[in-house]
Parts: sequence; structure tokens; C-alpha cells
Amino acid sequence: MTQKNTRNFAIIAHIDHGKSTLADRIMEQTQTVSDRDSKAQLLDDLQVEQAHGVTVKSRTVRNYYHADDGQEYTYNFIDTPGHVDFTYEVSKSLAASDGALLLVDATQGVQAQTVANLRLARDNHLVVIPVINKIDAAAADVDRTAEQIRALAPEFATVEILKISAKTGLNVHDVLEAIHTRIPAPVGDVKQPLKALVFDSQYDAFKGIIAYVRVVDGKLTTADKLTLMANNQTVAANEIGIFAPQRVATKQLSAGDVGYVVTGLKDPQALRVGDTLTSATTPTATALPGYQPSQSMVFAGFYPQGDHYHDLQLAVEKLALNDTSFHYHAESSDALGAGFRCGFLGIFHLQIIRERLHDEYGLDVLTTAPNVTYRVHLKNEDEPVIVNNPIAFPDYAKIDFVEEPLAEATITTTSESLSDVMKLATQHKGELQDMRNQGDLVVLVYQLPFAEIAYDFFNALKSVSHGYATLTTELSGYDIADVVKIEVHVNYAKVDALSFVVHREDAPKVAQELVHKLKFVIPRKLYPMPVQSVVEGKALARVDVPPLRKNAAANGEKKSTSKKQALLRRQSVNKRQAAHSDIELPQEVFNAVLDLEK
Ligand SMILES: Nc1nc2c(ncn2[C@@H]2O[C@H](COP(=O)(O)OP(=O)(O)OP(=O)(O)O)[C@@H](O)[C@H]2O)c(=O)[nH]1
Repeated sequence: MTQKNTRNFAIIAHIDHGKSTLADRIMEQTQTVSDRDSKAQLLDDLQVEQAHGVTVKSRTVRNYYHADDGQEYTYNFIDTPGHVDFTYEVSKSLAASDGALLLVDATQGVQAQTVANLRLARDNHLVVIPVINKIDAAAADVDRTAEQIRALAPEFATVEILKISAKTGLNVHDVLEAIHTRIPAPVGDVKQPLKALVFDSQYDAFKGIIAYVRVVDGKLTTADKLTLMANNQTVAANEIGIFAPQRVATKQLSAGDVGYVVTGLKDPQALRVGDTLTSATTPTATALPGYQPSQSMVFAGFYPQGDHYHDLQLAVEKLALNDTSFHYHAESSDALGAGFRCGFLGIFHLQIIRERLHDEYGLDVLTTAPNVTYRVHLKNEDEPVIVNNPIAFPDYAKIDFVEEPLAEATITTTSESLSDVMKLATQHKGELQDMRNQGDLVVLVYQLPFAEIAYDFFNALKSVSHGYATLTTELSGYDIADVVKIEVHVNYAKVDALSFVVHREDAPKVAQELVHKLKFVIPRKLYPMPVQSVVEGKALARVDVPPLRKNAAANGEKKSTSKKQALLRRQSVNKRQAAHSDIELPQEVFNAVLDLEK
């Protein structure tokens, strides 16, 4: 079979519009998987994906399709995630594709991620096939959805929009035909030196790093010695193969093919996604453009529970290899010891990484309260200090002013929940920029501090809108903000890992709420321990964590004054000792900071 019969495409859509269901149907109708296998969810195989019912990793699968024109085609498709926190995964997949199926749910119409993903596809010069899905559903409004799609891009005004049910399989055949008639065959020259884009990777305990590649030019065989162009590192091709959907070894991958290479590299940091793989003996002159590194929006500290620092280090290295939008570097805290400062695309991403550490590596990590990046301008300094860890937030006396990141949030909701959604956005310091109708739905554009949406905004939005509202966010710049650091002192000793940054106007309320929550989660000691929220050197709130046993010096005890004084003296000795002793910090303590209504 020649490359003219190969098609590489991605399936993109807003979350839950049916990508994985369509991927399953395509595999079924091309007999890539047996009927028995297709009963199980084939692609979303990570435990976190099954637990949340969403895709977080892109999946690549090769299918063979006997088309109506009598020819056999190779279809390499990449199923991509739909959640806004995983857009980076989508952009990597698109760079390895020539076309995209853009799926729109007929019951919901065009949504925020539909627009965002279409933009990514067009940036990558892909041929986009619009597909309306769920036409079998009672609430489907196919005509309205078609109208919305036509309005999205000029080229959609004339192309045929396919109308399918991925669930029942209705018209999926039309999709299979459109793929080879509308999406171009890969261009690339088998005779040129090898040039392959590493678009994803995975760490296998036995085989080491497995690179997922799209071969752009040339051929790749196991006989080749290869070079990774970013740092000129030579690697082997111990095994090469395709995804069917499990890895199946082949003898050769040539220009236009999508497959994998078992590199034999054992150091998880040795390979960078976006790198170009070439031949060590006849290398190509220029590397492929690769990807823009992703920008972390939310940061949190990960600390091992117990004596597992090195296990955690290995696990984060391997996860970062598999998820290039997850970043980390070593940090330490007085209270928690050695750990890692980790960067995420959003709070859902953080949650998924935590769960993957648990599911795939058996590690439970202590997670400190998440925060955004601040630009702190110091007095008499020209350049701002970039702070993504509240522990490192400079002393308030040295600060001239602080800038915080702003988000442009696009919320699509129903008119019934409009007023509740607007109230929520205002509570989170949102300023309305634009409001328009999209069919029966209302689209609201807000500008608000990124920190306000970084925590619980998405869940709150889902709850006030009864699950209907959707959200996409984009960093829209930095602006001056009056923020302060809240420090927590337990028994007069600062617990650095509990520090966080809030707007000054919210500080008194947050400080009160925090100490009242901490009172119940800080493990008790034999003596009472004051817990204070301290802002700019002043304690704004205080409570006492009660002692484990009865306080012998408390009033109401029938004791002589001298006995009480003796006890008080002993307790004050305890107290001084305690100020130096370790305070245990279980995850609930950090959750108390996390759950605050900031
Ligand atoms: N009625 C109907 N339901 C469908 C159809 N296609 C998918 N669904 C349902 O829609 C839900 C979401 O489908 P998925 O295929 O998981 O959606 P997805 O786009 O892959 O979701 P993410 O990967 O998380 O973005 C599931 O409950 C499917 O059963 C369809 O054609 N008709």
C-alpha cells in the first residue's frame, strides 16, 4: 500500500460531544477490534479516565478501511481530550495530523471548546470535516446546530456537514468515506533522510521510554541508529510499531506513518516531546518546528507522605514525560521537608495528576494549596520577582506593587440560570466584557483574576447552572492587584507550607474562616495550641486547638491558687518546647486552606 492511501486525522470536540464513542465505532466498523473488545471502553483506559468519564490523554490508533472505491486505506486517528485543561494535549495531536473531524453534539450545539479546537486545527492548516453527532437524541436540534457550524468558518458555508449518531452507528459510514475523499494523503518523501516528530511519549517499566512519532520524511527501521535533534543524543530503535490499538511491532515506518519507537532510554528526562528524530548516519539538516512549551497556570507543592521522596521523584519524572503540560522542580519547606513545586494547566489537571500518582504509582502526596504566579515589584528594583510559591512571597515592607494574572472566561449558559451565573461571576470579581445570544443559550465573556477561577469556580458554575454551563478560559495578561500573604502560625511557630496569597479586601474574612477550620483538623497535642492567621505581621484571627487531655489549669477546677500556678508554669514550659516541636500536617490541614471561599 502506498502513502497515497494513508490518512492521519484527529477527532476534536467540546467535552462529552462523543469523540471516544465515535472512535469506538470507527474501530468497530473497520474491524480494528473484535465485537467482544468493543464492549469495553477501549480508549479511555486510564483509571482516572474511567473514574471521571473524560479523556485526559490523546490516543492513537491505526485502522484499515475497505472503501467504497474498492481501495484499502490506512486510517491513523488520534482521539483527543475535550476538557479545557487538556487543550495542550489536543494541540500536540493536531501537529501530527493532516485533517480533523470536528464533532458537535446536536443537543448542545457549538460550545466554547468547539470554537477553541477549531482554531487550533486551522492554525495547523488541517482540513476540518464538520460532523453533527447525537442526531438520535430526543433533544437534538440538527438544523440549529448546522446553522451554528456554518457561522463558524467561511469554508463551512459550502461543505457538506455530516449528521451521525456515534452511539447507534447511524451514518458513521459517511464519516469513513469523507475521511479519504476530503482529507489529503500525507505529503513527505520516503527517499529523504529520516525526519520524525515526537508528538507524545510514555514510560514503560521494562522497555524504557517509548516515543510516539509521526514520520514526516524518510524511513525508520530497527536497524537504524537514531538521533534526537534537541540535544544530539543517539538512541536505538529497539522496536518499532503501530497502535492497533495496542502496540504491535512492525518492520518499518515510512513517511506519513504514525507509530512508536522503543528507544531504550531509561532516564525519563532524556526525551522531550516536540523533538525531531532523525538518522544518526544520514541526518536531516533541519529539525521540525516542534511545540510551544505549555504555560502552567496553577502551582502547588507535592510532598511525599512518609519516606518516599525518591519514589515521588521518579513518579513525577515519568508523569512529566507522559504529560508534557505538567511541570515540576524540587523545593523544600521547613514544615514538610523536601518535595516538588508542580505547575498545572488548571485545577482539574492538578486533581488528575494526583490521582494518577495514586493509581499508577501507588503514591499519596500531600498537596499544598494551589496558587497562581504573581509578579512582585520590589522597591528600588526594575525587574519584578516572579513568585509561584507563597513561601517565597517577599516581605511586605519591601514590596512596591504586585501584579496578578487575569483570565478571560467565556461562559455559555441557559437563560434560566443566567442570573445565578452572573451573580457567581461577580462574587469572583468578574467584570462583564460581552454578552450575546447563541440560539437559546447566552454567551458571557468576563475578565477576572485567574486566582478566582483557579480553585473551585468550575464546580460552582456547574452547580448554579444545574450542569448546563460550560467554561473556557484564557490568560489575558497581568494587572496590578492589592494582594497580601496570609501566614499561619501554629503555637507561635510559622508553618510555611500553609501560606497563601489573597486580595487584601478578602483577608479578614478568609483569616477568620481559616483558623476555625484548622481548629478541627490540626492534630491535637497534650497542651492547647493557638492557631493564628497573620497578615503583614499582625494576627487577624486566632483560635486555640484544644488539648488532648483536660486542661488542668482551666477555671472551674477545685484547686488551690498555688497548685494552679504550678500547673501553669509547667504548661508554659510545654508550650515553649512545643513551639519548636514538629506539628503534624495531614492532608486535611491543606484541604482546609483549599476549601476556603476565597
Ligand atoms: N444519544 C447519543 N449519545 C451519545 C452519542 N455519542 C456519544 N453519546 C454519549 O455522550 C456521552 C459522552 O461521550 P464520549 O464519547 O465519552 O465523549 P467525549 O467527547 O469522548 O468526552 P471527553 O473525551 O471527555 O471530552 C456518553 O454518555 C455517550 O454515550 C450519540 O450519538 N447519541
